[in-house]
Amino acid sequence: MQTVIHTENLCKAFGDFKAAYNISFEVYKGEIFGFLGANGAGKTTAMKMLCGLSIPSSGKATVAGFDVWTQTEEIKRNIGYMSQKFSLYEDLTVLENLKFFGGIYGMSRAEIKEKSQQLVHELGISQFANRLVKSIPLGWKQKLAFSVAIFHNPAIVFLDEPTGGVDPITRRQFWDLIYQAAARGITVFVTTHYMDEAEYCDRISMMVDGEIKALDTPENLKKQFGVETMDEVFYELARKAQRKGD
Ligand SMILES: Nc1ncnc2c1ncn2[C@@H]1O[C@H](COP(=O)(O)OP(=O)(O)OP(=O)(O)O)[C@@H](O)[C@H]1O
Repeated sequence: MQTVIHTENLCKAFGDFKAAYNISFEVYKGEIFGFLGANGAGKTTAMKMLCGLSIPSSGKATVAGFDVWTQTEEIKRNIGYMSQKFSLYEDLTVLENLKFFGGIYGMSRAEIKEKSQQLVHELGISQFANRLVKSIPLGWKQKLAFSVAIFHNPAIVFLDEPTGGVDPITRRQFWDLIYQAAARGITVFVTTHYMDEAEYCDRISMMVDGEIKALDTPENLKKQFGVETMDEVFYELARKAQRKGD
């Protein structure tokens, strides 16, 4: 198995406060890796370091083979990112968004044109191609945002609570896209508060008060905690948390 994310005792402190502490794990090529934790556990802090957006306080990590201390620009070029808050431009059409993000990722005009047509066709959203993003349904927006995040075929895509606010069926459809990307060899690193989504991941890490307290497949975690569902695993760990979310 090829390692695409490697972290070793990665820490981030704000003054005396250790927001993320001794984070150590490996994520493999094509894996769907769930990054779970209660509000305030430190997920965003850890993810920002892995995306090259924040320099660690101590420890080591490489992402797509690049060092989080010294090669943050290379990391940014080799990853995709999607969050609930920052994704598409609402006042641009679907095709204009693809053109814009394709350009940012350094794709050629011809490549953007070809891949845009292919994408709207594959997603079955040809009817939305020239509509402003703000006018299309949320579930489609999320699927489009994900497709934009992997438009440049990155090694890894980071998804920060990508499916907030949509129903379980739309979430399930979104996950079909995630599976397709993983099958193409794109590694998916995803945070979520939905435990049905946790079940879809290959492995899950659970963060409590800045530390990773459990890491395994959903099946093994349920066995380890002697429970039936990921909800119960999450509850068992999160109820011991000292920190309260913001
Ligand atoms: N720039 C900062 N300065 C000081 N404290 C911070 C800073 N950023 C985050 N923190 C603190 O670090 C802790 C972890 O925050 P973080 O946002 O990483 O949690 P999270 O697990 O992503 O939570 P959520 O699910 O609510 O997004 C919180 O207590 C937060 O207040």
